Parts: sequence; structure tokens; C-alpha cells
Amino acid sequence: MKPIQIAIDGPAAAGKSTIAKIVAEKLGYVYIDTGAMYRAITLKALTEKINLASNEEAGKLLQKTEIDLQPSEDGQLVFLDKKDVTEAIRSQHVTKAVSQMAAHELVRLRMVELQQQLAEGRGVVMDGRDIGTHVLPSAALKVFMSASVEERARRRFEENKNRDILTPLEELQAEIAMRDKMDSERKVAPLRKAEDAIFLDTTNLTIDQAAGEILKLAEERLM
Ligand SMILES: Nc1ncnc2c1ncn2[C@@H]1O[C@H](COP(=O)(O)OP(=O)(O)O)[C@@H](O)[C@H]1O
Ligand SMILES: Nc1ccn([C@@H]2O[C@H](COP(=O)(O)OP(=O)(O)O)[C@@H](O)[C@H]2O)c(=O)n1
Repeated sequence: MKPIQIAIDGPAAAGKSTIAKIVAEKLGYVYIDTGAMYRAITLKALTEKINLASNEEAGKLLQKTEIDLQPSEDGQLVFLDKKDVTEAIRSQHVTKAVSQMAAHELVRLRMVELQQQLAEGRGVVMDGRDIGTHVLPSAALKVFMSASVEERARRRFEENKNRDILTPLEELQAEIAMRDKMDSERKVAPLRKAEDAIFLDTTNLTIDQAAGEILKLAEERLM
């Protein structure tokens, strides 16, 4: 059976990567979390203290940066200049700055190029904000996944607790809403549902139910 490309987009903490990982594993496909790449370059920008508002400085930084994603047992490992930054890119410090870096045209050009190379000629489940609209416009299955902002904040709060990140729920909700706004309003490849994407509201779905919905849609396209 010829493998397909599956694009999953949506706002922060909707469940994209959790579900994408399950779907990829079930189908034997590669899982690619594109948000991790934007987080990695943001971590470097913060470490090198570049001006986060400058497209040119971000572009220059990228020229001397190597970002590599490798499949692992529980998803994906992220390497920044050969160093494993899988955990470091999840800090609140990075989370708060990432939408500003991700808005730069020079950053997006390079990331999209890398993402398309990673997806070429194989079965992939890729999650992000612009996968269905820009990165894999001919993906056989596009899903736009969302949930209420209250539910998304609650999920991230629970997830953070397991990582010893203790940001209050209200602060998380405000951060998520701000990031969604910045991601949706940026000029280059804003967060948007592709016209041919299927909308999936996971507010009242369990993880298994959400993954089941996408697997069903994938199977229809594989027949
Ligand atoms: N349908 C769901 N019901 C309950 N919790 C979920 C659901 N989907 C995801 N989660 C949990 O919500 C958190 C955020 O999910 P994640 O996959 O990281 O979202 P995203 O990739 O969209 O940012 C994770 O802790 C995950 O386990
Ligand atoms: N394809 C993508 C993926 C992420 N991003 C940016 O990267 C940020 C982090 O993405 P993420 O998927 O790791 O975020 P979470 O929803 O997991 O918190 C987003 O808020 C966007 O600013 C993007 O612009 N385009």
C-alpha cells in the first residue's frame, strides 16, 4: 500500500503531537513535530541573546545552526548543533518567545525546506501550524485539531506538573491565548485551517477517541 502524508494543524496544546505520535506508530509512519524546530532555534536565539524582533538576525543565526530531528521510542529527539535539547526546548522561557521567532520569514523559509525534505517519499504524520496550508499542501489527509482554550490550558497544566513546571493555570491560559493570537495574525503562513482540512474538536474526546477518528480517516484514504 502506498504510504500517505498526514498533516495535523491547530492551536497550542490541542493534542496534536500526542495524537500524531499514536497515529504514526499504528501506521508505521514517521512522526515529525515541527514545533520542536521553531523551539530549538528560539532556544539558541535566547542563549546567544540576539534581537528576537529582527528577521535578519534570525536569518544569520540559522545559517550557523544545525537542527536535526530523530525518531525515538517515545516520539522524537531534537538536536541543536548536535546537542540533545529535547527537554530544554519545553521550558516556559522558550515557550514565551517562540511565536516571535516563528513569525520571521527567513526562519520559516528554512524550516519549511527542512520539513519537506524530511517528509519526502515516505509515510509521515507531521504536526504544526502551517502543514496543511504550506508545508505539505498535497497531503492526502489534513486535520485541523482544536479544543476550548480552558481545556487546552488544563491539559498543559497537568502535563507541566509531571515535568515539575508549576506555572499557574490562569497564566498558562493567558500564554496559550497570546501564542494562538500571534500565530494566527502573523503575515507569513499564519495558523489557519486549510480549506480541505477536516475539523476535529477534541474538547470532549479522550486521547484514544481522537486518535481513532484520525486513524479511521487515514484508513479511508488508504483503501
Ligand atoms: N483528547 C485528549 N484528552 C485529554 N488530554 C489530552 C487529549 N489530547 C492530548 N491530551 C494531553 O494534553 C497535553 C497537550 O497535548 P499535546 O499533544 O502536547 O498538544 P499539542 O501538540 O497540540 O500542543 C498532553 O499532556 C496530552 O497528554
Ligand atoms: N509548523 C509550525 C509549528 C510551530 N510553530 C510555532 O512554534 C510554536 C511552538 O509549537 P509547538 O507545536 O511546540 O507548541 P505546543 O502547542 O506544543 O505548545 C508555535 O506556537 C508556533 O509559534 C509554527 O509557527 N509553525
